[in-house]
Amino acid sequence: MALTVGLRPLTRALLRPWARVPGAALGRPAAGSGDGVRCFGSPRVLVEPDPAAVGVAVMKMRNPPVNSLSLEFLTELLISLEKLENDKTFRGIIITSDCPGIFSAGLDLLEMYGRDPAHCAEYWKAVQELWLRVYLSNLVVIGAINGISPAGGCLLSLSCDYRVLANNPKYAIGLNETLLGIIAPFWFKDVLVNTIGHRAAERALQLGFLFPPSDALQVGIVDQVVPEDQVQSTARSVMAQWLAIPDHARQLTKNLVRKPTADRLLQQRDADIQNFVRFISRDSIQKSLHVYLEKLKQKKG
Ligand SMILES: CCCCC/C=C/C(=O)SCCNC(=O)CCNC(=O)[C@H](O)C(C)(C)COP(=O)(O)OP(=O)(O)OC[C@H]1O[C@@H](n2cnc3c(N)ncnc32)[C@H](O)[C@@H]1OP(=O)(O)O
Repeated sequence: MALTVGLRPLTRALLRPWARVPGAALGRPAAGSGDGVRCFGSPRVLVEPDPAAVGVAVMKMRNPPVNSLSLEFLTELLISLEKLENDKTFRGIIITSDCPGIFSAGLDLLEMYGRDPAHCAEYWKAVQELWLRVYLSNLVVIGAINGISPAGGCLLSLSCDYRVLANNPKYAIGLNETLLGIIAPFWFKDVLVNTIGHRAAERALQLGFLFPPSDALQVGIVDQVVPEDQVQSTARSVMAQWLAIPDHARQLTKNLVRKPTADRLLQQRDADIQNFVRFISRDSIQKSLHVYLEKLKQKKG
C-alpha cells in the first residue's frame, strides 16, 4: 500500500533520500555489523537487520525524549515500514524503543494543540496511515515494549501481531484518552475490542485505564511479560516461531482476521479526518489539551 498521495510539502520533503546512519549508508554493512548486514534509517528511526536472525529487522524508535508521534516521526516510521515491506529479504520486524523507559508517549499533543485545521487534517492522515501500515503489514510485527505505552503508543503496540512487555511497574499500557478529556477514535476502540474483548475494552476506554504489566497480561492487552533484559531476546524467539509458518498462509490468515476492522476505516478515511478536525478544533477540547500539557509541565516541578 503506497503512501497516500496528497501529502503536503512538509511531508513530501521528509520523503527525501534518507539520512545516512553513521557508517551504514543504505545497502552497505554498518560499521561493526559484519558482512552483508545492512542497516538503514533516518534521524528518528533506526532499522537494523538482526544479525542473529535472517530476514528479521529491528526498528528502533528514537524520537527523544518520549517518542511522541510527531508528523515528522510518523513520516519516518512510514518510510521505514514501506522500505521493509518492499525489501523481500525481510519477513519480520521487531518494533522497540531507544528512549529509556518509554515505548511511545502516543500522539504528539503539540500536533493537535493550537494548530490550524489543514495541519490537523494532514497529521491525522499520517496517524491513519501508520496504523494501516502496521496493522495490515504482510510482515510479522512484534512489539518489544520496553517502556510506558499510553494512547497512540498503545495503538502501535496493539497493531503488532504479538506484544512482549518488560516487567517494570512503570511501563503501563492502555488507551488513556479520556484522562486527557478526549476520546479514542472508533478504530482505536475496534483494535482494543478485538484484543481484550468488548466489556474489558468498554471499561478500559471509559476509565482511561493504563494497565501495569501484570494487569496488562491478565486482561490480554499484551501476550507476554518478561524481565526487562529479556524483552528483545523473547521477541526474537517468538519471531522465530511465527516465521516457521509459511508466509503466504500466515499473511492470508492475518488479512482474513484484520481486513474487516481495517475496512471500517478505509471506507471512511476522509470522513474520519473531517470528524477528527471538527472534534480537535472545539474550544473545549483545545482547553482540555492545554490543561493536560500544563499538567505535564507542572509535573516536572
Ligand atoms: C481525537 C483526539 C485524538 C485521539 C487519540 C489520541 C491519542 C494520543 O496518543 S493523545 C497523547 C496521550 N499521551 C499521554 O497521555 C502521555 C503523556 N505523557 C506522559 O504521561 C509522560 O510524558 C510520560 C509518562 C510519557 C513520560 O514521563 P517523563 O519521562 O516524566 O517525561 P515528561 O513528562 O517530563 O515529558 C518529557 C517532555 O515530553 C513532553 N511530552 C510528553 N508526552 C507528550 C506527548 N504525548 N505529546 C507531546 N509532548 C509530550 C512533555 O511535555 C515534556 O516536554 P518538555 O516540558 O518541553 O520537556
